[in-house]
Amino acid sequence: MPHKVFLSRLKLSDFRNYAGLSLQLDARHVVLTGDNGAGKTNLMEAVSLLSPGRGLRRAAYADVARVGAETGFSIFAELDGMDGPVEIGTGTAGAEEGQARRLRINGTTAKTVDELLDHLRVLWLTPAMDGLFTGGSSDRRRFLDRLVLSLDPEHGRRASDYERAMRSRNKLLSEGRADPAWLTGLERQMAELGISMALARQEMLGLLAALVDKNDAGGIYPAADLALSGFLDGEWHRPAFDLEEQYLEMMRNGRYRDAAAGRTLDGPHRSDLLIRHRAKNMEAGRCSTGEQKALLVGLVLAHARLVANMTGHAPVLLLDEIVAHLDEGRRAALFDLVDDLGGQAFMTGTDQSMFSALGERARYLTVANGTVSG
Ligand SMILES: Nc1ncnc2c1ncn2[C@@H]1O[C@H](COP(=O)(O)OP(=O)(O)OP(=O)(O)O)[C@@H](O)[C@H]1O
Repeated sequence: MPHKVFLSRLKLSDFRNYAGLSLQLDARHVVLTGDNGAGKTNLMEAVSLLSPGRGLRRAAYADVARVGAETGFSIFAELDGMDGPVEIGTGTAGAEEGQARRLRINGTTAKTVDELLDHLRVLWLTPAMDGLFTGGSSDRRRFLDRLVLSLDPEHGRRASDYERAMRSRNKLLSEGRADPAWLTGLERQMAELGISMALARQEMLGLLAALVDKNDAGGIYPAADLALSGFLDGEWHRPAFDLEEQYLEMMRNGRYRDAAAGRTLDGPHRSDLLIRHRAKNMEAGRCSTGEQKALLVGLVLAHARLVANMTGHAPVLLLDEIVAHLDEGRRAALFDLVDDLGGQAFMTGTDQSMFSALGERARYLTVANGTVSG
């Protein structure tokens, strides 16, 4: 079983509806119950901000600073991390918009967010992620990129370099007087980066799909067929050189059309992820709400398992309001699968009785109006 990474203490200051909180946790799972608006999701959001990105609500830092606070917010956690005991923290100096995020690891300033990944990986599942099935392709690409990023931090650099090259190409085309050599140079960069982004997505998706199938073996969470569509559809077997030539030709042929559209219409930034419920042979978007929740839980648990297998450390899981949507059998199965992962999980709900099958494996905390007791 992988070494257990867990938060032993969480300290918040002027974060959302918490003026100040110092919470002693322990090695076990943490169940947070309380009324609507009490601050359960806020607490999970704080934990999610201890990883790269904008956390589980993708909020601006100015919004997470407590209303009325004079200064910025801070989040600190003591943890038994992937590399041993450590204190990590984040926050902003001021509460106004445009504040840069600060990162501290053992009292010193961290240079990049990726350093957080040496200590802790956090994965979450929130009601907003229903958009994976019902929303647009950007929700699915975000899911896919978070999957790749959680195991390959280089993916973020590739994606931002690709974006930069694409924006320059769009600008040149819109100005209508592009130097062809310059344009070809940018397209070559896009081809190289775009193909490696697409290959990384394809590889991680394959690994995830194998684990989704394993979840299904217990008959608890449905098997799903996962496939990338759009960009380089069905061309994966071709040698890299051929793919690059094909990409360059696609860009050349698309110049006129892209200039008229004002943007690049082909590429990995337009890929989509197809998710099908295998037993029903049905697109996930057409499944019932309960079936979609079960599919989503299956995907996230498989992602957590993949992180545990590849890093040797289970991620900290944040499961927000998930339990209420599952029937009793699936709830119990979820608790067992989460426990088997060997990591720490935070779970929320309005009613503690929903968690009875967890028994002694969890610590139960009550959240009310920005305070936590229990
Ligand atoms: N920046 C902020 N400053 C102060 N309070 C805030 C801030 N942002 C959100 N809140 C408050 O936090 C509360 C919401 O907390 P949270 O989303 O954690 O609730 P919850 O316990 O998860 O509830 P639910 O069960 O409804 O999802 C609301 O009362 C909201 O007004």
